[in-house]
Amino acid sequence: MTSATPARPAPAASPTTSPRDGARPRLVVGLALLDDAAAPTRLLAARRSAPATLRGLWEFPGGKVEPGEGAQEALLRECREELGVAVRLGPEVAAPEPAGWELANGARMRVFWGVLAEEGARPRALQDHDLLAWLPLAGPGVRHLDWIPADRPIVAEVLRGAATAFSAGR
Ligand SMILES: Nc1nc2c([nH]c(=O)n2[C@H]2C[C@H](O)[C@@H](COP(=O)(O)OP(=O)(O)OP(=O)(O)O)O2)c(=O)[nH]1
Repeated sequence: MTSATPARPAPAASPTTSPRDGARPRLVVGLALLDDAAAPTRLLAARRSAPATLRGLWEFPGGKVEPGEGAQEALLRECREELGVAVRLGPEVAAPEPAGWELANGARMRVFWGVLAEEGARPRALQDHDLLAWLPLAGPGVRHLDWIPADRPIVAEVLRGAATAFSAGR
């Protein structure tokens, strides 16, 4: 006697291609923006203004990758939308897994180093943030910010790797 084969569930969509339904994890991209590629001294941090659950917490500028978008493409778009600047992206901040850093909601975030593409450009808090801060990499300032909790290990890696961010592997 043959038993009926249970229908297999459809494979889960990849985080980069799942629909924008809010239910599935999406890939998030973040920017570790340094003041200088060769000799960085400061990092840009952004304070969330929304949603209410994240308001007041600090993060890396960025956001969700749209379906069909590449990670770097999405990050450059987010930089234009949120900060009003063009960014030159560098390598990816070393993450524990290729999929990126785990966030609280099961999403993953890939973080890239970057510097401003145009000399004299000034990032502005245009969307999602009410405050931007260029913080010294040396000293306790960056660590003492009230970061989104999932960002803490990323912050540690950014502080560890900033000095060689654009030169490592060359
Ligand atoms: N941008 C950013 N998001 C982060 C960080 N850490 C962290 O847990 N997240 C979370 C917060 C959000 O749940 C999610 C990113 O969503 P978002 O609201 O920034 O995305 P978005 O700009 O595309 O906004 P929306 O179109 O969905 O409104 O990832 C971080 O350092 N930067």
